[in-house]
Amino acid sequence: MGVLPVAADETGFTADLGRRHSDLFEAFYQHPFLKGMREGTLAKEQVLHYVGQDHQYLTAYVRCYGLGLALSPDREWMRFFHDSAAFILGEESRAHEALCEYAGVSYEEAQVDRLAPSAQAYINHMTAAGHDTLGVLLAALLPCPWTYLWAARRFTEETPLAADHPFHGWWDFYVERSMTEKLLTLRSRLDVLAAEAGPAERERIERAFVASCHYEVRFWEMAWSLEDWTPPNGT
Ligand SMILES: Cc1ncc(C[n+]2csc(CCO)c2C)c(N)n1
Repeated sequence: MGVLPVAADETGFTADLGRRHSDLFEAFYQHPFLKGMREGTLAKEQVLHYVGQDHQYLTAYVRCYGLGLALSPDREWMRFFHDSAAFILGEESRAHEALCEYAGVSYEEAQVDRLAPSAQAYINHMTAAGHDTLGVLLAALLPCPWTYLWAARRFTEETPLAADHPFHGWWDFYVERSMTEKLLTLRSRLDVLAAEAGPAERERIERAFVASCHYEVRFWEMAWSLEDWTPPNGT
């Protein structure tokens, strides 16, 4: 993958989506929080804010695979949601370990019980998609792996990671080959569903995808700015 999230020869619905909304992928990549992950310059409280919120996000993300199970038309789809949920439940928090180490806290200590506004909004959006069609749900779930895997590959190809990079473990997690295969599976499943959908559903599919891309950028902003529920006037 180069700077665009889609290779020049890729065709299909999700390839078109990636091309049409590559500006959002770029906004994701250029966000100061991710820049801080690249340069290893984040404040520990920003990293901790991210980990606490992201743990909650992952819980909700797995729950949305449960909604996918409920929407599944057959066992083959059920197996996909079941296996993906098991993987995320078991593995994804590995990526957080490097961050906790950097901040000098245990994973347990990094937990929070209150969602920040942008994390809550992203979760609500995915959950609502899980009460629409399978295609709309997959479209809401897709930017999550796509943005991270694309950004991790782009960064590690541009700049080989120094052995002592503080976020080595985090970047490594997202460049693993098996992660790319999972992303391609998700995309090809959505390609098939979108090809079968009528124009109204296809429109909702694209909107769900775009909203999740925006929420991915806002998630960085939430962590970067230590967003919480304090009213803007500080009262
Ligand atoms: C806000 C947010 N967005 C994306 C990811 C990354 N991620 C979470 S689940 C998953 C799917 C496959 O494991 C991936 C790539 C994250 N951690 N937090």
